[in-house]
Amino acid sequence: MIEINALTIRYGRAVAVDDLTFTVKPGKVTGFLGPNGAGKSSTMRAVLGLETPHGGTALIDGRPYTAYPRPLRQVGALLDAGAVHGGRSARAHVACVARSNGIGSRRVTEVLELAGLAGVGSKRIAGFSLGMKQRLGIAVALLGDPPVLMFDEPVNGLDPEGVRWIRELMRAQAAEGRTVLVSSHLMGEMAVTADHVVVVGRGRLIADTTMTALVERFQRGVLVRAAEPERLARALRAAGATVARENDALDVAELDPARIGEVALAQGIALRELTPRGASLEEAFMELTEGSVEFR
Ligand SMILES: Nc1ncnc2c1ncn2[C@@H]1O[C@H](COP(=O)(O)OP(=O)(O)OP(=O)(O)O)[C@@H](O)[C@H]1O
Repeated sequence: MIEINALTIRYGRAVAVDDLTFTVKPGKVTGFLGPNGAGKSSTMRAVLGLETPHGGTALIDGRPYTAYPRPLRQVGALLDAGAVHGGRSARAHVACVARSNGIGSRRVTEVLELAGLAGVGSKRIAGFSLGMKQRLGIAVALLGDPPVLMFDEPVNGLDPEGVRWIRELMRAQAAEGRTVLVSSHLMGEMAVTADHVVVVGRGRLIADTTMTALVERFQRGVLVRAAEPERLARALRAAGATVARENDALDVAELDPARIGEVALAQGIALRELTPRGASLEEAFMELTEGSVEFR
């Protein structure tokens, strides 16, 4: 479990994280969403003891990162995939991190395989694509078999196959009972990956909710096309719906698609279309974080 409590981080006079409080629970993937500069990386760095907060705490299973003698066994993180020594081979890089955490070479082979890098273990990192560096960063994160995992924008630079691979890996890790926190500024990607979302803007908490609830919150009514729109509109209103005419279609609110279908059936009116309308997830995200985008 990761517990962020009243966390505040400043750079000079700029406030990057502002009295932020949320908990990341085990057994699910939690998406950490926010526009550029919202404070996601700063928060994750604080969890890893790389930032000294000006206020509040960031704890892993009740203790700060620095209190763990073998931190890699407690939390695995991918922050900046580019920050690796290019002259080394992939295997040498992972082995070096393993040694400093008392982890044996068998596990090095295992994580290289897990990350799909077994075939390029002896190749120099300098020749790696961004996607391969992401995989390497993930291999290191998994090294200590930690109960807590954190990934900062892990899909950046990945091709669709790589994106799917990371998504499945995160879901599998969560299904094993681990705590998984993954940051992104792409709502669409989170919708298919995360069970829970924490949304931040300008360092402040905007939403802390299940993905399902977030999607429902932005549900917009149902588009209905029918053989006799006027008669159907009357029947739907009588059943409690709010109905607006939209050219040859109806925009129906406050009645779910199943009920609309039943009303139409009871009236003997053929339905031609019944489409639940959501704001697109990206629209929902823009709406949520409006006013908290840094560079507008
Ligand atoms: N080392 C630093 N020195 C000065 N300001 C910084 C530093 N690191 C971050 N900031 C500022 O703090 C704020 C939060 O940055 P942070 O990188 O945590 O946001 P983020 O949500 O991760 O953004 P992104 O999606 O762009 O990575 C931004 O305004 C950023 O410019």
